[in-house]
Amino acid sequence: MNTVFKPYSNDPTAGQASSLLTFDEKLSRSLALSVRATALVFEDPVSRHLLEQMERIAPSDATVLIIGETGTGKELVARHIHALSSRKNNTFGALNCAALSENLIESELFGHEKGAFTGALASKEGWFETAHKGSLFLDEVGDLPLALQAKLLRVLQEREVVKVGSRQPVPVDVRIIAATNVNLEEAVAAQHFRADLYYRFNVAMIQLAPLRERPGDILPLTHHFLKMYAERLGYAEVALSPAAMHVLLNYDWPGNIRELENAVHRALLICPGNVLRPEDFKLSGVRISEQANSISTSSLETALHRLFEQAPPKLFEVIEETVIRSAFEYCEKNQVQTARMLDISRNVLRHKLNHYGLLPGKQGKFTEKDVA
Ligand SMILES: Nc1ncnc2c1ncn2[C@@H]1O[C@H](COP(=O)(O)OP(=O)(O)OP(=O)(O)O)[C@@H](O)[C@H]1O
Repeated sequence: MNTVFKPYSNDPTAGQASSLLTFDEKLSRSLALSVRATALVFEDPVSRHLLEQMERIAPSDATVLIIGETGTGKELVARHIHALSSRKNNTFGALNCAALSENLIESELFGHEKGAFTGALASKEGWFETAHKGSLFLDEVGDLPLALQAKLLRVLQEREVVKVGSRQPVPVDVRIIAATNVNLEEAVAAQHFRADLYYRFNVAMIQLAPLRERPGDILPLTHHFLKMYAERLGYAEVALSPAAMHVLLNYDWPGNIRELENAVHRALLICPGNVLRPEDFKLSGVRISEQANSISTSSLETALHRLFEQAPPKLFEVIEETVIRSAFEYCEKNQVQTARMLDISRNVLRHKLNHYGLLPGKQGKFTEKDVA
């Protein structure tokens, strides 16, 4: 990420499906929302819970701390909180603290007066002033130098900034949404991060689970990115083969949603036909032979995949649903036993149960097509 101030880009794209969160078209246009803010996938129960948490936190002005591995959607969540808040018509600024040079960081954040230092040819607003009445997303706050942490703490307490080269404080009204992928408590213990600033940030905390811990999002996200990139590339509809689904569901996704997005984009670029196969996805540490092995043993699901790979998707679905429903009922809805019986992982089973509306408490059923 760079240090450029990033207001919403002018790329409105409205997701239509029911399980995508969307903003109405008028609002999207007036905010010039980017695709990242207009279509979010929250299918897995873990993500649905997160969504509820965001909706509760968003309307207040409370400072938010978002914690999550790289690529889990921290910036997207920050944008969503802003879009749900009363500040939504004002600026959302995003700044990566790790990418700022220590010399420039103070003037970038707080602004500077003309002549404050060599090269300061004109006075300039800092990020805080630009985001006045809006929200400021500070990514990688764990990387802020200690001296800057003290200055930032003062701004949060006093609600005013002093430009470099000036003595005149300027009042600012900015909601801070901070994010980190390092453990800030450990950073505090190691004296790399000020405890008082940590407590200031940590008024409302949102923890984003890695993608491997919310497997119910994997296929809906895949379809979401498939649709998005196919449209951008001007392709007709592209489908996912059952074997590719199997590989995607069984991969660990160390780079989380960003890795999945890039994998789908790349697969679309190299795929020769209109069905993505396992070999179109280049997943780190997974060789195609391993992918093939993973679907070549005696599992019932594998047999179905092989038999019906060429069959119309509807026929495959009907048979698969029947098998899964019967096994689930036979095992008295015990997921561990059902997964064992079908020789599939629990993640895959949970996804299938969700897909066919068989998870306890799930109303009706949805299909991946609903989210694509
Ligand atoms: N729930 C979601 N629905 C749809 N797209 C998502 C979702 N979450 C993340 N993405 C997409 O995944 C990509 C990575 O998200 P984002 O940049 O917000 O992650 P991050 O945690 O801020 O990453 P980093 O730690 O590297 O800065 C983006 O393109 C974003 O639009």
